Amino acid sequence: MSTDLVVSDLVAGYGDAQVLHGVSFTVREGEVCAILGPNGAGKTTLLRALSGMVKARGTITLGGAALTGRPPDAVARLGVAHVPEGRGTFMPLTVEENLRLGAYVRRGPSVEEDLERVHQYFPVLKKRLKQAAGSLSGGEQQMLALGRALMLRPRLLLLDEPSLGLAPLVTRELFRIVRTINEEERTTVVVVEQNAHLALGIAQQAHVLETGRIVLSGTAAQIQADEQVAQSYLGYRV
Ligand SMILES: Nc1ncnc2c1ncn2[C@@H]1O[C@H](COP(=O)(O)OP(=O)(O)OP(=O)(O)O)[C@@H](O)[C@H]1O
Repeated sequence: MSTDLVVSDLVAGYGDAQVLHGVSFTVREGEVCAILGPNGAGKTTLLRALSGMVKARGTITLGGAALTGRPPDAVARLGVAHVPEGRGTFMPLTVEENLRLGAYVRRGPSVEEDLERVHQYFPVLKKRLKQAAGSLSGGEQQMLALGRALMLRPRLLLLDEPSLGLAPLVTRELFRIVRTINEEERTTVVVVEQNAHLALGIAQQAHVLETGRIVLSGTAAQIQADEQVAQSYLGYRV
């Protein structure tokens, strides 16, 4: 069955404050979709709504299964892994404990296999299995957060600002690994990222969100060539 993500007329916010005002888009199975936009546009809220962390109206379906209205653990069980801004790793726990936690919603004999798979993507984590997550470098922590998400065997991976606070070299390596994961596992990816160059470099399509509405959509190449986007998010004129 197709695992297309279909988001339709999504409305979400916090208490009385509505942040998303009817967001609609589709991501085809196995594609990478970049969400760009200024601070406060609602990008993080969009990812939270997709993973059930923020209540939303409208409809979200993944491979035909409705995600809307389900709590985060039920959404995770349907194959959605969310790597939040700030990574969400458990600092006092070891790298291995963090990784095993990633598989908590789908216990089974394959956990050891999945650990091996994560080690292949992130050899540095294998060397640090018994180390507390809090003692890792920022880049290693982001790798751990991604590795933990992979332990879920996600069909849909939601990444919120993976480059935040990381050196350019580390960020490029992370994006290279995300692209490899996407290609090898056919995992659909929605990535929110301030570094539009990097995000558009791995995405097939992109949307620009402003004050809770999509104001521009297109292929990554179209968005990259848009003068307004170039000035606002890419730092140059087309
Ligand atoms: N937990 C919360 N409670 C109340 N309001 C919130 C909460 N989180 C975010 N907001 C508000 O929702 C709006 C959108 O925030 P959001 O974090 O989704 O934007 P963003 O596009 O991800 O911004 P940034 O790029 O700065 O991370 C902002 O006005 C923000 O203040």
